[in-house]
Amino acid sequence: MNLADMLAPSCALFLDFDGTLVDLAPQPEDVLVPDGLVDALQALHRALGGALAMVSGRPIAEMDAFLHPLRLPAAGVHGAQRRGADGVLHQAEPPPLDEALAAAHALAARDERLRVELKPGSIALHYRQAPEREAECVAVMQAAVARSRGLALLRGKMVVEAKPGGATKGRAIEAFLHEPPFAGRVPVFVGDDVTDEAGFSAVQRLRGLGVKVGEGDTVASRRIASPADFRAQLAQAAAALGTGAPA
Ligand SMILES: O=P(O)(O)OC[C@H]1O[C@H](O[C@H]2O[C@H](CO)[C@@H](O)[C@H](O)[C@H]2O)[C@H](O)[C@@H](O)[C@@H]1O
Repeated sequence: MNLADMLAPSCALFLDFDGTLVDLAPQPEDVLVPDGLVDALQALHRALGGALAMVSGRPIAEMDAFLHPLRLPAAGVHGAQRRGADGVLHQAEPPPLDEALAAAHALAARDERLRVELKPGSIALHYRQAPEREAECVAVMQAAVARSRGLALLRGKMVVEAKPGGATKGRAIEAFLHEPPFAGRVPVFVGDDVTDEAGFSAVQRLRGLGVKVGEGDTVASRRIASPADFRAQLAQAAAALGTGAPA
């Protein structure tokens, strides 16, 4: 079954960014947005009556920059920030990040291949260029989170993050579903990482579909092989929903 078969005009579509819409890259700023992707997203956004939102670990401002000139409803930093269809930004007061920031910087100071990413309300420590340091990175961030109030540890693809404990992609999707134009629609969430599992669980609890891109264990009930396959299906779905014709 491909995306066009999973989507009806009455669905709400929630999309992860890295590893789902775009291929993973060596550094966060290196990802490429292929030609045609923004147009396909814009067409789908229109065909779904505006019920299409990005749900990412990235800050919303970064997604806006990658998808310019498109500004979709979006949840960023794993749900710590959220911009509804009305354009209003919701961002909870971030917990203290000083312990996690100091711990990540102390480790990165000893190995220039490690990368500290400071986001609104969270600290990510990337080890994609030094994969043998994974255990050390996780242990250091875990200890910093344990010393901090209100933070939780989140592991992703070659990254470990200290983020607000109450923020999850699942909760962000549920918040969208309480607002127009998402309310009352069947939710479909497409993601690729363990950080997306809370989103898959949330949509499937609400009788929607979780769609996992790529390999790996998942609670999602559907799977698409790769970001390239997903982008191709996205363009087909946009065309099919736009015309009302089967794909
Ligand atoms: O929730 P997502 O949209 O999938 O965002 C997850 C994280 O994406 C970025 O890091 C990941 O992608 C980078 C570029 O491909 C890659 O270099 C890195 O190893 C990956 O972990 C982003 O930098 C993070 O802030 C996001 O949380």
